[in-house]
Amino acid sequence: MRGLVVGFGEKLVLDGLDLDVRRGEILGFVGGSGTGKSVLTRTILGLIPKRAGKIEVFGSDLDKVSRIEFDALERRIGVMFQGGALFSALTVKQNVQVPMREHLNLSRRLADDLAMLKIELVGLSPDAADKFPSELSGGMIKRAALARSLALDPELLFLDEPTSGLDPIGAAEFDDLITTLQKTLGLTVFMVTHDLDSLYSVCDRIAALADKRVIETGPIETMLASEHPWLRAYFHGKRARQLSASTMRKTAQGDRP
Ligand SMILES: Nc1ncnc2c1ncn2[C@@H]1O[C@H](COP(=O)(O)OP(=O)(O)OP(=O)(O)O)[C@@H](O)[C@H]1O
Repeated sequence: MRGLVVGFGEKLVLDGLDLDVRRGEILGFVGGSGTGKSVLTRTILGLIPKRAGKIEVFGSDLDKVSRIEFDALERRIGVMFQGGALFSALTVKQNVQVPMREHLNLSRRLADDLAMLKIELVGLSPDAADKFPSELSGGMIKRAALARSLALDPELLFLDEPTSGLDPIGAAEFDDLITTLQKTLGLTVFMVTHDLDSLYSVCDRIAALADKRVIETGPIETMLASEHPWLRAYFHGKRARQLSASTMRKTAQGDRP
């Protein structure tokens, strides 16, 4: 993204935003509430129009692709929206099959087999397949939403606050799942998160949004060393102190945080 400008009415949410997401990395995207993290994700996905700037996905300028080319790019991208956004009237299996129905012309049997593979991939038991979202725990909903985002074997995965609402153990398990999937499937992951644990344990790099643009990018050490007031408050505030101290110890001992 280069020089991205997005706004609603008189109000600009993003103004001159530059950001690179590198192939094969997990990029954590942080910023205060209401700063425009979801707006950026939705703009990249073509759901919100931009006023200026350029977005390239897989080397294609989104302003220059035809509708058919855009659809082909879209098939290479998986999205897990905040809260899962599962269809409540559909079972887990049917939810996972929604993108398949939209983009592929599969026999029912093949669609069933593929959906079951995705369901197992995210650590859900096969009997979750015929359950409705209302019958699932928060952690299971997240996994079902992740299974749906993987339905078309994407190369690039957008995760919007994947661990929000999970208890610390559930969140750590979900972090491990994302890391494992990223490695085994060779995914590039763009992850909006407020979760400091995820930033420390999962992300290769972090990008921080403030003042309508990306103010800092780099590994966790860059964030910890930044003098920007929001980053100082975020990474050195009360909640961050314990984590930060333990990471410093691990880094000093040569372990990856
Ligand atoms: N469709 C819309 N119409 C008008 N304003 C919008 C629209 N969508 C988002 N906004 C505004 O854009 C700003 C950024 O919203 P966004 O949801 O991207 O924040 P966020 O960084 O994802 O916040 P959070 O961390 O709380 O989820 C907010 O002020 C929001 O009110």
